[in-house]
Amino acid sequence: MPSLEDELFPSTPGKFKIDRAHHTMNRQFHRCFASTSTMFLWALFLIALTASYLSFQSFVDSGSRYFSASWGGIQWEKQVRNSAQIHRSGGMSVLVTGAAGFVGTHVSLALKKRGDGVVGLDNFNSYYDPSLKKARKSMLNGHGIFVVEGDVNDGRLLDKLFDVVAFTHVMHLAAQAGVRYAMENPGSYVHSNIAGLVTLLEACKSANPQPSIVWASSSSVYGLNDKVPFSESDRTDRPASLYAATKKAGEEITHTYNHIYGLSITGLRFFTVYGPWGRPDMAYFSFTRNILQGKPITVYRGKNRVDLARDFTYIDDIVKGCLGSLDTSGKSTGSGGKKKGPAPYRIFNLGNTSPVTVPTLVDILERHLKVKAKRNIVDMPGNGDVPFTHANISLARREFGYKPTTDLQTGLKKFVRWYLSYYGYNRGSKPVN
Ligand SMILES: O=C(O)[C@H]1O[C@H](OP(=O)(O)OP(=O)(O)OC[C@H]2O[C@@H](n3ccc(=O)[nH]c3=O)[C@H](O)[C@@H]2O)[C@H](O)[C@@H](O)[C@H]1O
Repeated sequence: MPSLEDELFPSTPGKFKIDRAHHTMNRQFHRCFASTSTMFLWALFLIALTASYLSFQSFVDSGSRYFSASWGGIQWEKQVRNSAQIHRSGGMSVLVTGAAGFVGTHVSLALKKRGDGVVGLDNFNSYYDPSLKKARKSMLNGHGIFVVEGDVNDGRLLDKLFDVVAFTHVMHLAAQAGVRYAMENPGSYVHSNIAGLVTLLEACKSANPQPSIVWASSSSVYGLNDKVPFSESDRTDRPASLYAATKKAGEEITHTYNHIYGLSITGLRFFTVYGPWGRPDMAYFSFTRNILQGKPITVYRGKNRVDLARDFTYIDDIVKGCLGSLDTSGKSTGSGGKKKGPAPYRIFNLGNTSPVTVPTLVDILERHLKVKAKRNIVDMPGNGDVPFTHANISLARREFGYKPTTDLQTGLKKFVRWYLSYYGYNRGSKPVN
């Protein structure tokens, strides 16, 4: 049996090994040392325990501070209720998540303009310049839309929102976007696109009445599919990026909530959406910035020097698709967290049906900006990109008359006009960004 000394001072070479020759001579000393050491170890243990308790407390505190700082109270509830008020007969009250995002802002405005009630939710994260999100929020405020600052992972906040307003619909657009950023920060995709989605669905399933849900999936779910154009029934089991995989997972997760709880669910596969108030991380936006600043742009090229192509879709067409989906979503059937009958489960492509290559996108930007781009053409790195996308939109056309009307030339002209005015470029004056 090992002695107490052996347990306290295990035979670790070079560290605590005791010279047994001195064992008897130093027995008294050792006993004293052993008991001092025991006390020392206990003290260490207690310090460690206290430290971990304190850090846990501060984690809990900062967590609840993060989640609860900017919501709650009578005034806040009043703002939420006012914003959700419906001003047309047969209108809807919609909770728009990601409302300060690109698509969220445009959809919120369109709903409000036709008389629907809209409450926004956005966490204003810094994936890209939060000042652009704040500017979008100010615009929404100016149209009577209240944007709650909060996270879809905050279940308490979501429950509170459903307590205050019986939302008829949820337009779920909050997400971690971007195909290539998934290699830099994979956790953020799991956090927003999976955990956040489940938290939202949990709140929706328990809400009474349950809302109908329309949410943003992505064209990226087609991954390595090479059958064109992409139809909703095509394979989506070979995603090329973690972003795509989380969106595909979202489609499966929403299916289970539809199946178990009777939630009406519509997933929209957006195809590279662009336009005014867009996302600075996207190619058309960052190319514009660099071209104006005289900086080079990196243009990826596919295998065998084939140009990459995207079915670039203008924001106004996407907004029409979102509203069409909301209008035809059908009702959720559950109540009290229990399914009462089958509810619609739908998935639609929202694309433009006419892919354009990336070099052509640059040509168009050069014409609108009247500046030549410094193109740095490189082979597409293995970063999750797919070589091309092309939507078949016949399903959305049949269901709610979806018909995109803006070609890339026209859409980019509107984008460039917005960009120049937003960032303060005026004819003859010096750029400010
Ligand atoms: O439809 C979607 O589901 C996705 O659309 C969008 O992804 P993508 O289609 O990849 O758009 P985007 O980044 O603008 O790159 C466009 C093209 O430029 C090429 N590209 C890009 C950057 C660069 O520096 N150089 C370059 O050649 C690049 O290789 C690509 O060929 C959304 O960002 C995404 O969130 C998701 O919604």
